[in-house]
Amino acid sequence: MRVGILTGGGDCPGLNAVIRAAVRKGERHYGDELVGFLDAWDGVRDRRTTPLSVESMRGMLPRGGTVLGTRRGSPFETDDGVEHVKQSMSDFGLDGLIVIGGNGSLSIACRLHAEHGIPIVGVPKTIDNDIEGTDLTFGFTTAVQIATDAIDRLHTTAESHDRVMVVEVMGRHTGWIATHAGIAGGATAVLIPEIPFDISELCERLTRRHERGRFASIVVVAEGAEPAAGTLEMEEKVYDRFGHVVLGGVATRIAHAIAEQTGFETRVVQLGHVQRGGTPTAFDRVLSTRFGVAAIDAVHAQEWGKMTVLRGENIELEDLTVAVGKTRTVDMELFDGVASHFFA
Ligand SMILES: Nc1ncnc2c1ncn2[C@@H]1O[C@H](COP(=O)(O)OP(=O)(O)OP(=O)(O)O)[C@@H](O)[C@H]1O
Ligand SMILES: O=P(O)(O)OC[C@H]1O[C@](O)(CO)[C@@H](O)[C@@H]1O
Ligand SMILES: [Mg+2]
Repeated sequence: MRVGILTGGGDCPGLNAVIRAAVRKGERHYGDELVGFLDAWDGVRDRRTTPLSVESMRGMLPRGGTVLGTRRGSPFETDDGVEHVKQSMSDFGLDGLIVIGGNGSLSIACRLHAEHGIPIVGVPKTIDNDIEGTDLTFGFTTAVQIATDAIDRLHTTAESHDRVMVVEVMGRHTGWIATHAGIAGGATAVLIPEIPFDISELCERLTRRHERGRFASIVVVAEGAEPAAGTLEMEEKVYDRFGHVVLGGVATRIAHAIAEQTGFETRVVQLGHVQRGGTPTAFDRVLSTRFGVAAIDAVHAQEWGKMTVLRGENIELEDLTVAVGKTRTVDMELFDGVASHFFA
């Protein structure tokens, strides 16, 4: 078969490992030819491709980012976008397309298949771990490890200066990274988008802890965390051209409020895209490799409109519809039942 692959949405450690695995099994086992579209749907529209082979993917297993490049945006944004996808697939003689992406990219894939009959298999990716249908997404454990390493380092400087450190981690809609890194790094408090926070209540907790003789605190905050209505004034939201809120900065607002309300010296660390860069953890490399193999198998089984998922120990296929328009929020058993026992 001739199979196209693209990566869409924000990049994520493990994307190259998925591509490598699909190419490896495709070429060596099935005798496929694989074609990579550059820069997601932009490359599909503009017919920008690169041939993918076992040879060209050599060394890509541990490499972060995506060799194909990635963009946001959708073929549904223009009247002729879907026609371009169909024509492009026909021009390159493709029998199927593997779309590796987040919730948005998988939603596009779902519509292209359901409404236009385009033969597509999806592979979920995101460091945020918020895609419905899969127990985990690759890239997540890498981001958690990076955030945990940062928190570990912040403990010693915070203790030396008796400071409160407010660490902002990624997590646009959900607090998976914040919760896991908070548990692993021994955070004093974790603020997540799923639970609007009350700054005064947080300050009281920090004050009680410091009165007990612990003079350093680490507050981990997911970038998408929001104050409970009427508790803390925030700056007006700004949106990018894809309709996403431009995040980054909630930690600064929180740190100012903590300093003001408690008098404790407070510092801010915004980890940002460091969490998305560099080499994937061994776990993410394995998950990516399993997803890549499962994706090319799904193409050969003509399981169109499906995506690869991890369920328990197993890799399975799930309808793309499961991921559309949904967000997998933090497991409250984990947050309330485990993480919160270690908060101040
Ligand atoms: N529910 C939806 N249905 C159809 N298209 C969507 C939907 N949500 C988003 N999109 C489109 O998908 C594009 C890609 O989505 P987005 O930028 O969120 O990346 P993603 O694949 O979800 O990765 P990330 O994890 O970085 O968010 C968006 O620019 C938007 O045009
Ligand atoms: O690459 P950009 O546009 O800065 O995207 C940042 C967003 O992408 C993610 O890394 C993945 O969805 C979010 O955690 C973050 O808010
Ligand atoms: Mg998205």
